[in-house]
Amino acid sequence: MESVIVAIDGPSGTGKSSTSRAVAAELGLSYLDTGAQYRAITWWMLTNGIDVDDPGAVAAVCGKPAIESGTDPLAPAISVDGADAAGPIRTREVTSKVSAVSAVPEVRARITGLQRAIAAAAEKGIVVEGRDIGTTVLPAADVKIFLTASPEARAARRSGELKGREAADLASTREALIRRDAADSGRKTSPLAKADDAVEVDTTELTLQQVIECVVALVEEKRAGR
Ligand SMILES: Nc1ncnc2c1ncn2[C@@H]1O[C@H](COP(=O)(O)OP(=O)(O)O)[C@@H](O)[C@H]1O
Ligand SMILES: Nc1ccn([C@H]2C[C@H](O)[C@@H](COP(=O)(O)OP(=O)(O)O)O2)c(=O)n1
Repeated sequence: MESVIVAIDGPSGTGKSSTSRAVAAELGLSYLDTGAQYRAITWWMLTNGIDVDDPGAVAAVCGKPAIESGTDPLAPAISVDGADAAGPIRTREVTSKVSAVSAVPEVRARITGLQRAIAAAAEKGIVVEGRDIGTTVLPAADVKIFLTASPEARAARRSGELKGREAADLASTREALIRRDAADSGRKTSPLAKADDAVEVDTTELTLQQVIECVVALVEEKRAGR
């Protein structure tokens, strides 16, 4: 079977990661979490004392860290300079700084290059999730999906995840999420946006299983039609 490239974009908490992993596993495709790459470079900046609110300082060093992403949907992995970074990239500190770092054009150019190389190397195809995959990274993707959900649903999903780790109440989770969406949608270089030819799926009232089935059906429809 020919390889297939699936781009899944959307704001935080819409189900991109869970959907992308399940679809890739079901269809035997590779998987790439591009948000994890932006989180990894942000974590490296923070641990190396770089002022992440200074775009010039971020741009000057953004070529330094070696960022490697695993592409097995059953065992997502990310390392920075050879060290496992899966845990530290999910802290609230990284989450609060990742939009500033990912808005820097030099950072985006570097990470976009890594993403395109990973997609090109995926023999059977790949599901790539992020914010600008359908618009900028892989504009020729075979299937493009843009996931949405109400801020209330997204905040409830996120604070459900944080419980016990970094407990956050629903209102502050919702505020932080809306702030990050605004920053990601408002930046100059490849903002969070739906590609004109992407299929928009509102997941507010759907179960994760329903979203997975919807995306698998769209990929199979595309494969059958060519
Ligand atoms: N349709 C859905 N209904 C309910 N919960 C969902 C749905 N999709 C995802 N979730 C849950 O919401 C949380 C965030 O999902 P995730 O896939 O990480 O979103 P994103 O990658 O878009 O930020 C996870 O705990 C996931 O299990
Ligand atoms: N393709 C991408 C993916 C993520 N980003 C940036 C913007 C996002 O706020 C952060 C973190 O993305 P991530 O997908 O990990 O965020 P959530 O899991 O949805 O909370 O990275 C980006 O600029 N471009």
